[in-house]
Amino acid sequence: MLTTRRYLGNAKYQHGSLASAAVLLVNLGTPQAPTPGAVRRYLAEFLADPRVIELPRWLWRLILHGVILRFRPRRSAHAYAKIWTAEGSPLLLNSQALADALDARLKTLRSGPIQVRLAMRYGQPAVADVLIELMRANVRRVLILPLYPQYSATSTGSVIDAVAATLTDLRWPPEIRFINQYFDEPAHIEALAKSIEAYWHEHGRGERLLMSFHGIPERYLRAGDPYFCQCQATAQALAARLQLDRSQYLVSFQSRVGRERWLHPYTDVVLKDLAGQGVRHLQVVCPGFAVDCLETLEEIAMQDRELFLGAGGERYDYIPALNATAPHIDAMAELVLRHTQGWPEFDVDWSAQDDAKKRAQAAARFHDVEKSA
Ligand SMILES: C=CC1=C(C)c2cc3[nH]c(cc4nc(cc5[nH]c(cc1n2)c(C)c5CCC(=O)O)C(CCC(=O)O)=C4C)c(C)c3C=C
Ligand SMILES: [Fe+2]
Ligand SMILES: [Fe+2]
Repeated sequence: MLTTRRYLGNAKYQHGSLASAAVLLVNLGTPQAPTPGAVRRYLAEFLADPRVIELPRWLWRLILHGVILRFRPRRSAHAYAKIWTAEGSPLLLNSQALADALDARLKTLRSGPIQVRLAMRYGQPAVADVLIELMRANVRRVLILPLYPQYSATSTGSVIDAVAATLTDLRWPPEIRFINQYFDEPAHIEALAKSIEAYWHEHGRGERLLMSFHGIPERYLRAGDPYFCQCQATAQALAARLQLDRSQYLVSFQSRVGRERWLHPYTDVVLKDLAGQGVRHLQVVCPGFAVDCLETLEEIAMQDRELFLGAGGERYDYIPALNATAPHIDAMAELVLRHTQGWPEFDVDWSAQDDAKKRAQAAARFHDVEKSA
């Protein structure tokens, strides 16, 4: 039987009606609740993504359903329960706070019809749902900003897939731009440096600064994934900005899953080695995580603290992610303005800038963006 494909459209859109633009922040996603059932549903979607696990499908289906989804949900739910808040998952709450703060900031800089929204690659709010809602609200231009400073096919690449899959269902897809990575963006490095300096100012400096990034299988690096190199570039730029020499900081990779070799060195191994070498006071920062989540709050700030202290260390500090802090919003706003050049909604509307201070700020920002472009 022949069927006609039905594309989703917005029949209410009239030529001449006010179109608008949006920035869509996309993060990984998180379970609905810290329970084995909810974690199982989340992991089943996440780990079925062929971008995340590059194995023959039949083999992976066997491992996923035969082993991982039987045991991991209970263990992960236990970890999630330790960091869950009354309002929900830290990843979701921190990402939403970031989106709201960026929305407010962009509205003071630009008076066009723009909005910042949040979507999750796995779970809710789903990328497809948010994009369709935006299309129905006459949004004709969307800048996609995955909350991953370093590109990996497993993270950013998968966000691109989800957006592309949605576009194939739309009658009149909006204009789309992607920010593939911002690992070396000066404003981003500045935000990280300011956050570490503020921490030092308040709590003092440790003997070493460990920069821990989420890992991926080493096989993906050999196949051409730029993630490892971008992590190293972020670490070098940050160390240079903080005037750290090579003996004062280390780079490592956390959160490995399964038996395959992942990017080296492993964070948990490095921590124990440092304690064994006599390092007493260690500070850890996770420059690959835009906001705090399970991997920073539970793995780094709880499990790895126990490891370091258990191996002879005396003081262990986790320096929080940038979250919705002002320097992070500054960096994100600058990134957005640079990537939306030529989109009229993001132009400066001088007539709407009523007070002089606002006008001067907008001009300064516009100038910075022009210089860095
Ligand atoms: C098994 C393969 C995985 C790859 C490859 C991977 C890459 C990757 N992940 C992030 C960011 C996050 N991962 C988070 C949790 C998480 N990651 C994996 C597995 C892989 N990640 C699992 C199974 C989980 C769930 C928790 C668990 O069971 O251990 C999170 C936190 C989510 C939350 O709810 O807080 C983030 C963020 C990146 C950036 C990345 C590639 C570079
Ligand atoms: Fe992960
Ligand atoms: Fe983990």
